[in-house]
Amino acid sequence: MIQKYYDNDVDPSAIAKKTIAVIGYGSQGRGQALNLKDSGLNVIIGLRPGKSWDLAKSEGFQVYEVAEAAKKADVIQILIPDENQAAVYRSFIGPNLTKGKVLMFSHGFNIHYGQIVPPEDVDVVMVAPKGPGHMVRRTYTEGMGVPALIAIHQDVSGNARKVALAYAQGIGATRAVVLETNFREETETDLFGEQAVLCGGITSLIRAGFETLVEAGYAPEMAYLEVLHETKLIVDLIYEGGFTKMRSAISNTAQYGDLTRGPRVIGQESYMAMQEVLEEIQNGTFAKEWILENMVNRPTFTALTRADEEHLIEEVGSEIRAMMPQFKNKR
Ligand SMILES: NC(=O)C1=CN([C@@H]2O[C@H](COP(=O)(O)OP(=O)(O)OC[C@H]3O[C@@H](n4cnc5c(N)ncnc54)[C@H](OP(=O)(O)O)[C@@H]3O)[C@@H](O)[C@H]2O)C=CC1
Ligand SMILES: CC[C@](O)(C(C)=O)C(=O)O
Ligand SMILES: [Mg+2]
Ligand SMILES: [Mg+2]
Repeated sequence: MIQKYYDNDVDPSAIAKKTIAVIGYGSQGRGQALNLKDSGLNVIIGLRPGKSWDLAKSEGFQVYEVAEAAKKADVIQILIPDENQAAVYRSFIGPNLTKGKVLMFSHGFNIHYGQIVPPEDVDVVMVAPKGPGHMVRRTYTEGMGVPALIAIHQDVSGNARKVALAYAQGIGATRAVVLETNFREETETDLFGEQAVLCGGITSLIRAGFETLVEAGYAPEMAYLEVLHETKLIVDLIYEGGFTKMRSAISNTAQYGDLTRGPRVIGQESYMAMQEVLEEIQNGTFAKEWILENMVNRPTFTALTRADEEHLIEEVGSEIRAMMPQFKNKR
């Protein structure tokens, strides 16, 4: 049975008097740092001069160059993009990662694929929220939290789990639930989820549905409302109460179509593609491809991103959202 933790399982003294350096002030960095600060913890930010630096300062943090922040900190949480972590670690963090410190991640990519190899005399842990950074912040301000995973890669002090749990409490995760896993399992499931389902799977499904309707002569606005806008409303029901709750809210006609036609769309071929995607994650092919892609300044990433940004669904989407008052502050 997977180990689960809530507020009552936490010993807050594990980090109460420590200095936590959050390296990066982007999606996770900002969300986690603000929550930790509001939880009364001592947080500093490590960055390079630029936009994030100015934002973190304007939001009340002491901001330092990465090396200086790592030097001052007891706990160093690396929240810059995965593809930048190894170089920043080598130049600025590693040299300041002295005995007894805690190195922390929110994703296991660099440890699992051997891009960062920490010294043996530090604790290495993960606290990985299962949700985007802005939701980490938003749910915390609403009195709840996003669930998170913890994992222990090195426990020299014997306190690594306590530190990870106290940090998870600081970002609000123990208000939801914290589950314990290991670096391999987090890395491989997270990559699989974002590639095959949450990001890659869902955008491909929506794009294919949109293109099918538009190519058949239906208005792009109709196609957008049907396959993109309504996706959120249906997924919200699945999120709240599983397939059963969603199916109780849709018509019987929709339910019959869902049960009989859905498996034709996501059929044997899709299962096989998912298995392939998973194998490429497990055997390091994806990690290697992504590391090399960054070494040549991301030509594939740039071209594919541009193609999707220029897709008709994006143009129609902004027009339709502009028609609806609830999207006014979201653009
Ligand atoms: N995005 C998410 O919601 C989730 C992310 N994660 C994990 O969290 C980690 C952070 O991801 P995410 O929040 O998306 O990252 P972001 O892309 O949002 O990080 C951007 C931040 O990193 C800073 N940064 C980038 N490069 C450098 C550098 N060389 N030196 C100093 N600062 C730098 C940027 O500063 P500047 O303005 O100067 O560029 C900016 O503040 C990753 O390991 C990711 O896998 C885990 C769960 C969810
Ligand atoms: C789903 C994408 C994610 O894994 C996340 C927000 O959890 C990420 O890497 O950003
Ligand atoms: Mg994730
Ligand atoms: Mg991820």
